[in-house]
Amino acid sequence: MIEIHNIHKSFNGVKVLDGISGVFETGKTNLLLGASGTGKSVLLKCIVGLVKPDIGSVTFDGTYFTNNKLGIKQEIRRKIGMLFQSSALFDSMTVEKNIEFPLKMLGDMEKDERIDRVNTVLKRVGLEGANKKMPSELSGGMKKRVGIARAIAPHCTYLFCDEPNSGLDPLTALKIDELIKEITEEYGITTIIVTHDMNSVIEIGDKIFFLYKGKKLWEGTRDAILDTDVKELNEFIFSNRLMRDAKKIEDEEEETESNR
Ligand SMILES: Nc1ncnc2c1ncn2[C@@H]1O[C@H](COP(=O)(O)OP(=O)(O)OP(=O)(O)O)[C@@H](O)[C@H]1O
Repeated sequence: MIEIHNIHKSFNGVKVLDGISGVFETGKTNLLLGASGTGKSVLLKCIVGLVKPDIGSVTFDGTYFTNNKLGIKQEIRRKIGMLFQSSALFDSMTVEKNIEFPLKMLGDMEKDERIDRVNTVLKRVGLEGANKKMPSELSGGMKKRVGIARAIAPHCTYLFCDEPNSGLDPLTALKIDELIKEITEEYGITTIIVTHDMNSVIEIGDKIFFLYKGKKLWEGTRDAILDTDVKELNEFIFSNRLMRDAKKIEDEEEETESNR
């Protein structure tokens, strides 16, 4: 479980995060949702320690992270897996070397053990035997799968994904979403995903945190999101045709039920 408390962040006097608090539960896919420029990525960076909040704190499973001793921060960082928007694979390395890389950096596994782990995670993401392929030989969806494999290879406890669906066709995007959700539940990971994709909200949003102009305006489940009375959230979700249709179906079902 990750807890954030009263996070504020400004750049050059411009406020980007304005007092955000929340709890991200273990084994759940937690989404940071909002329009472009609302501060989702900055919040994610504050949580992982890439950006220092001006005010506020982050706690990982009860251990205080922000401003703690370097050793304690490093211990927590070892448990963090990151999946970047671009997949961020090393182009000059094979799939196997890409996934082995964080294991080598951590330095607590022998070569055989590392390759066993590479094979295990490759199998888990549906890319068994792709060890010797180069990133240039992979499709966008396969690159994301390798990115997921690399993130979870060191047995991560926390997984952070910055727009994991960007650049993918809808079906591949759905498969990547499902894979992240399955892995989150199977390994009991606390997962936080930055997104503005309403399909992800419907498919995998166990818990959604809606950001608007640097503030958290709403939090709740994907079932509750269709019934929100927060104006800004309504405008955001119902600008999407799929969501308008989903709401229509829900209303019709409720009406049929009440007429029985
Ligand atoms: N290092 C920085 N220096 C100055 N301003 C920054 C910095 N990082 C982010 N910002 C600003 O903070 C605001 C929020 O950016 P952020 O990337 O968090 O938005 P976002 O909600 O993730 O948007 P998107 O969905 O487009 O990625 C933007 O106005 C951005 O320009």
